[in-house]
Amino acid sequence: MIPLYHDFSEETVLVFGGGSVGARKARRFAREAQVVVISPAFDERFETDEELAAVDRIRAAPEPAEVPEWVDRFEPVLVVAATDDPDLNRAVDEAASERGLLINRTDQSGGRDVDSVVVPATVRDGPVSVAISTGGKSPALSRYLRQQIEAEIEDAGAMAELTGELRAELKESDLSVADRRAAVRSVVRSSSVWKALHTGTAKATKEAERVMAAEHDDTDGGSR
Ligand SMILES: C[C@@]1(CC(=O)O)c2cc3[nH]c(cc4nc(cc5[nH]c(cc(n2)[C@H]1CCC(=O)O)[C@@](C)(CC(=O)O)[C@@H]5CCC(=O)O)C(CC(=O)O)=C4CCC(=O)O)c(CCC(=O)O)c3CC(=O)O
Ligand SMILES: NC(=O)C1=CN([C@@H]2O[C@H](COP(=O)(O)OP(=O)(O)OC[C@H]3O[C@@H](n4cnc5c(N)ncnc54)[C@H](O)[C@@H]3O)[C@@H](O)[C@H]2O)C=CC1
Repeated sequence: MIPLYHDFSEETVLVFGGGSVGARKARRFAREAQVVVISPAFDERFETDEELAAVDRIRAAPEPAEVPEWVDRFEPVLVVAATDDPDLNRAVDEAASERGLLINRTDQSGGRDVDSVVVPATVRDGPVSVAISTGGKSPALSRYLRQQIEAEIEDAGAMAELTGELRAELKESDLSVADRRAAVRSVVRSSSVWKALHTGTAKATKEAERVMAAEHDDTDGGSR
């Protein structure tokens, strides 16, 4: 399985099953997509979790044969099969495959068809995200590693914002591609910039400028 990042904004994600797993997947996609959950009963999280407030809930218990018409009604790009009924989950999988839609089977592991996707454990800090999968072998390990990595990428979001701005400025400058690359690399590797980010962006920008100038002096007329 190959990890890819997918933009779901303004798309619809259709979830079958409103239990604890359906709630978790709905919450994940609701950050970006329009999410619709079809289920005869809903986990209490749909009432209490703010991130689930915008999710549409439809109280229904479709039979497997009725799944295609529900899918056609909402025109989703991704369908999640999260019920506790294997026959229903299989029907959801089939309906999605027939239509060339992405399918997330929550009751199965491992690589399958190209349309079949797994939801990774994700760590986020601003525009930075780290996704972890064990190829379906051990979701509990994905969760554990996510908790470990959360502490590791502290301030990475601010570093991405800072170096994103610097890249844009450097592109406007008359520096060579090699010099621009060396400048940005020197900033992301600088422990003093990371330290300054922890206390505030203005200080970090100044420190980044100092580090880049020092790097440029080092390489000016040099071998790179
Ligand atoms: C294949 C996959 C398909 C998919 O759902 O996309 C899948 C499948 C299954 N999960 C099962 C069980 C558990 N899942 C979790 C937790 C998470 N599961 C997630 C993803 C995935 N789960 C995909 C693979 C990801 C990978 O490659 O690693 C995470 C990472 C993302 C998310 O769901 O948001 C989220 C952690 C999020 C976080 O904390 O950050 C826990 C842990 C817990 O609850 O504490 C348990 C119990 C412990 C255990 O079994 O490990 C079962 C057996 C059900 C049963 O026994 O009935 C199946 C079905 C099967 O294995 O056949
Ligand atoms: N991928 C993952 O991370 C995990 C997957 N699982 C698997 O996910 C499935 C669901 O687990 P839970 O959410 O814990 O179960 P649950 O019992 O809490 O939820 C199942 C939901 O499906 C609904 N449902 C039943 N028939 C339906 C139908 N015909 N149409 C629509 N909805 C229907 C039920 O009302 C209930 O809300 C199980 O098959 C389990 O094996 C379990 C744990 C983690």
